Formats: sequence, C-alpha cells, structure tokens
Amino acid sequence: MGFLELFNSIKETTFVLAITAFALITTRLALKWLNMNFYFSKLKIPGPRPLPILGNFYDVIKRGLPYNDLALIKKYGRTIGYFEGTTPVVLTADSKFIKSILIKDFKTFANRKLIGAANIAPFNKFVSLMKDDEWKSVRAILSTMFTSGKLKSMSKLMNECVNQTIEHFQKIADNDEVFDSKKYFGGLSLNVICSCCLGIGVDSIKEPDMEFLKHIKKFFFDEGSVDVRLVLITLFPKFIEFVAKSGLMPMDSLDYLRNLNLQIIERRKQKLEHRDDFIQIMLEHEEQVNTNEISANEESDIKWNEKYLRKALSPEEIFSQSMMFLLAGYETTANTLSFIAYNLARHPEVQNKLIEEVEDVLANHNGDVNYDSVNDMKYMNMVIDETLRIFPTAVRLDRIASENYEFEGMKIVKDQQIIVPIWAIHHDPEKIDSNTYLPFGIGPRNCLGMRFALLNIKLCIAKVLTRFQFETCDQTLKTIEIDSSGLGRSKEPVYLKIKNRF
Ligand code: HEM
Repeated sequence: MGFLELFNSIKETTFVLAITAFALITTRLALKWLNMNFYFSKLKIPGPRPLPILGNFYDVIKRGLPYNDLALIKKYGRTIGYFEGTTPVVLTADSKFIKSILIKDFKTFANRKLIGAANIAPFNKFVSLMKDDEWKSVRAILSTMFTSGKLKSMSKLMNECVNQTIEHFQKIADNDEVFDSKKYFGGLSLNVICSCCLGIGVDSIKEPDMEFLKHIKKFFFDEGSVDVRLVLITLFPKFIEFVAKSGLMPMDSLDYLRNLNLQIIERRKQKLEHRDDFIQIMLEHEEQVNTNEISANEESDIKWNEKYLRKALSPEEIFSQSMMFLLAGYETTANTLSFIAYNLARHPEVQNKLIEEVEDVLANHNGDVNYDSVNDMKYMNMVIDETLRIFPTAVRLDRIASENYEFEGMKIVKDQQIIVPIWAIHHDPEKIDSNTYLPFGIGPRNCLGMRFALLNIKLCIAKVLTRFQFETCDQTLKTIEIDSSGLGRSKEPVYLKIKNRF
C-alpha cells in the first residue's frame, strides 16, 4: 500500500470512529435527557422541564440563585423537583415537610450533601461535613463552647474587638467620611473569630499586613469575601484533591496556619498561656475526659451529649474546626452586621427606638455593654430577627435522604438531596411560620455558632449606638440585590455614613 492510500485509509477510519463516538455520546445524552424529563413526574413531584446537560441551571444564571428559588415556588408550588446540571434536586418550602426533614424525621435526614467527598485535611474533619455518629460526637463536644458560661467569658474577647471597631468608626465620624460597611464589619467578624476560635488577637483593619492575616486572606478570602475557589470546592467537592494538588490553593498558607495553631495548642498544654477561647475550652474538655469528669450539657438541644462527649479532639481536629468556624462564621456575621447598619440607616425611626432601648437597659447595668445587658434588649432581638428575615446570610440549607421516604404521595429516593430555600421562603410573607423562619436552620443540625454570632452582633450594635448613629448618603443603595454565591451577600458594596451622636 502506497503512502497516500495508507493516509486515506487512516483518515477514513478516524472519520468513522469520530462519527461513531459522536453518535454514541449523542444517544447517551438523549437517553439521559429523556430520563430526566420523566424522573420527577414518576416520583409525583412537580417541576420545570430540564434542558439537556444544563438541566435547569440556565434559570439560575438568568435570574440569580435566591430569585430563581422564589420563582420556582411561585410557579410550581411548595415542593419542586429540578435539575442542577444532570443532578436531580428536590427543593421544598412546605412548612410541614421542612419540619419533618429538620426535626421529626431527622434520623433519615441527618447529613448534608458534601459528606465524605472532601478527603483532604482540614476539610475532612469539618463538623459541617461529617456524617452520623462521627458528626454527633464532634457536634456534642463543640457545643460545650456555646454554653452561657463559656459565651460570657468569651464576650470579653469579643468586646476587645468591638472597641477596636469603635476606634475606627470614631475616625470615620470625625472626618465625616463614607465607609464600606462590609469592610469594617468584615474586619470585626474576622478579628472576633481569630481571637475566640484561633487564639490570636488581631486588628485586621489597622494591621492588614500582619503575616498571620496575610495567610488567612490568601487561603480563605478574595477581596473581603469568601474565596471563589472555596465556593467551587463546596459546589464540586470531588474536585478538592485536584484543586489542592494543582497549586490553585495556596497550601503553604494552610501549612503556616496549621503550624501556628499546633504551636498554640502545645503552649496551652504546657500551661504557658491561657485565654478564654475555643482552644482552651477544647483542652479543658480533654482534661475532663482524662479525669472522667464529663457531664451532659444541659443547654444543648442534643440529647445524646453525655455518651458522645467521652472523647477529646486531637490537635489536628481542633485546627480543622477553627478553620471551619472561620468559613462558617466570617461572611455570615459580617454581612448580617452590614445589613443591620443599612436597615437602621434607612429607617431612622427604628434606629431611634433602638437607641432608646440601649440607653434604658444600660442605665440598669452601670452603662456596661456585656453578655447580661445585651440579653435584656428585646427590641434589639426584633431588629436582628427582621434583618435576618429580609437578608438571611445563608440563602439555602440542605440535607440528604439516607433511605427512601414518602411525603404526601411524593417519593423521595435514597441519597436524594433536599434543599430548603431560606431566602425564598423569607420573601414569601404569607407562608412564613416557626418552621420556615430559618436564618440559622432548625433542629439538631442547626447553626452551631448561632448564640456566638448573636452575642457578637448585639455587643457590636449596642456599643456602636451608645456613641454613633448610622446614616445614608448619596452612594447608599436604594435596594439591595443578592448575588448568586449562596452567601446572601449584596451584589454591590453597602456604603453608609456614621455620625457622632453627641
Ligand atoms: C449571622 C451569622 C450566621 C448565620 C446566619 C448562620 C447560618 C447558618 C445556617 C443556616 C446553617 C445551616 C443550618 C442547617 O443546616 O440546619 C449553619 C450551620 C453552621 N454554622 Fe452558622 N451561621 C452564622 C454564624 C456562624 C458562626 C459565627 C459560626 C461559628 C463560630 C457558625 C458555625 C456553623 C457550623 C459549625 C454549622 C454546621 C453545623 C453542623 O453541621 O452541625 N455559624 N449556619
């Protein structure tokens, strides 16, 4: 065979192979799409028709995540089946169904979607990603950090951070400047978590170039918000190993933070330093385990505490939880504070009423803004609750069904992911009730840091209002649009003014 004939024959074979591969892939995609079209109708769950490959993802891109959730509920009813790519997802805003998933039939819905997929430290030991018995044990141990006594001790560390923020606000007020609220409340949120959960006092606004902060920002935050790579890992957990090994994640920063954390733990173990923070509480817990002095935490909603408390966290596990607190607590708290300030600036009558309450309550507490005084502020609770209704900083929560399940004729298959669209439910005012007001979730797997976050928020707002008031300015947004990150954050910066009250 001559060279030309050989070349032509190879060309023909390649062409035939390409056509066959194309036909096979197209047939597979067509079959998959056909299945997707009938998938939810067979399970008696209503929902929109999916597109091939994209599923119903195009609508999320077009409308934005929270707005699409609301549109789905309005069009198809309280429980909907739809596709994220080719993955079937059930979304429910039904109060009764939500109560069953999060509380009544918790045993079937104890875990979240990402579980087991993240194999790399420190993600593999995050309590938020753990499953079943391992989760129960770590959750029980961690909940010892959030009792009234421990929070009271930690409130002193929080107040130190609030005082730093007050100093920054003083300069802004004296110079009559406009400020980016996320920057300053983000700074406070970061300082509080570093101080209370990582054992290091910092002022991230005053000293942004501190080495420790540089590593935190390099690994976790992208221009003041949680890094998009971390969101990708959360959305596509199977990529985590690839992302880590490809150099896309600055693992040197993670190593720096780990070494620092392990050194702090070691120094504490040797009693060279003491702080009323998370690390100290975990080490005290270890001592109690060793001396067999464990007792159930009466304030916890988890009934199995005593049995699961009979273990101590290893230094590596303590480090994992510190990192997770940073991820779970930084953005949520920063955005909530920023939205409270925005709401107060836009509603001066509410701000005045809150200032009145702060002054009245503090008059009975020797002027001290502390754990006890802020807990006496009832109107403060209402302001926070309403802000978290309008701007829930976790847009959705999710669970996985560990077995087949039925709800009012709808069939939920084993391993099905169920999403509760918090933002959408909160913006459907007729339907909101105690099972559907969910800024922190409900049931045994609700937000572990809720009491910590609320204390931090109250201490900050109360102290700020003793000296200043928030005001709008020309750059203040008339309405806030939420982005699609799932972190409930504003698409645009929230600019405000802060004025001296006296
Ligand atoms: C305003 C601030 C915050 C909001 C709105 C918020 C909201 C939430 C929500 C909605 C969940 C999911 C609950 C569920 O699935 O039922 C959650 C989980 C969680 N949050 Fe928060 N959070 C906040 C602050 C914090 C802080 C400061 C920390 C830590 C110090 C924290 C730690 C956690 C953890 C560990 C989980 C997972 C719990 C588990 O799986 O057992 N959160 N949070």
